[in-house]
Amino acid sequence: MSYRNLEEYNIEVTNEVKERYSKIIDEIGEDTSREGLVKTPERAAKAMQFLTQGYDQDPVEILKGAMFAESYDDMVIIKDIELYSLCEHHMLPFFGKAHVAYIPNGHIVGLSKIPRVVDVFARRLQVQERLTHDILECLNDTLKPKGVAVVIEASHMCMMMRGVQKQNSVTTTSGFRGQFEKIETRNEFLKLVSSNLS
Ligand SMILES: Nc1nc2c(ncn2[C@@H]2O[C@H](COP(=O)(O)OP(=O)(O)OP(=O)(O)O)[C@@H](O)[C@H]2O)c(=O)[nH]1
Ligand SMILES: [Zn+2]
Repeated sequence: MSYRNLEEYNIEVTNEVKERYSKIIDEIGEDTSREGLVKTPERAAKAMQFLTQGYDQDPVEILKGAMFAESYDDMVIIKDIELYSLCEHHMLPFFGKAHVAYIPNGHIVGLSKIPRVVDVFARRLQVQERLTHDILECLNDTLKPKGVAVVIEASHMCMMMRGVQKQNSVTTTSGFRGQFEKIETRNEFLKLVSSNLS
């Protein structure tokens, strides 16, 4: 599934959301008619559609479109996949990295499809825990691998710009299925993720 470009935004949604952003800008005491802000409601409406485009995308279709029979049955790790999501409590960004691994079971998947699946689930209103499990369960159910592991490290703007205002805290979430539930396999994955050699 390709990323949306401006021509693909739904005009009705854009107009509805635009009206609401205009009201918000007005309510915070700004002048919606000043030059810099005239197009802002429309831009913000499009940005919000971009950041939530994951609702319109099917991760199973993405994976199934690039599964290849292959007998490789060792660990495949894609690490440092950058992600940007929106926390569902404040609708502020949280961002960081996902590390994903799976052990094939007769099929491998096109490598780029893993970051695409991360994006599909990240581009929704999320909590980091559910995002982690959404990716994990989708890969587990679709690839039916011998094992799958997902680790996400992220910083939450709602904890940085406002609220508790902690600039350096990082939240780590993880999920393991199949062979990654065994401590040796999990440790091998975590070692490779933290190494610069993998
Ligand atoms: N578990 C979890 N919590 C999150 C995530 N993103 C934001 N939160 C938290 O959601 C909570 C919402 O708590 P509330 O007390 O309802 O909201 P609040 O008054 O704005 O809380 P503060 O952020 O502490 O000011 C906060 O503790 C946020 O840190 C996430 O991905 N996972
Ligand atoms: Zn938040």
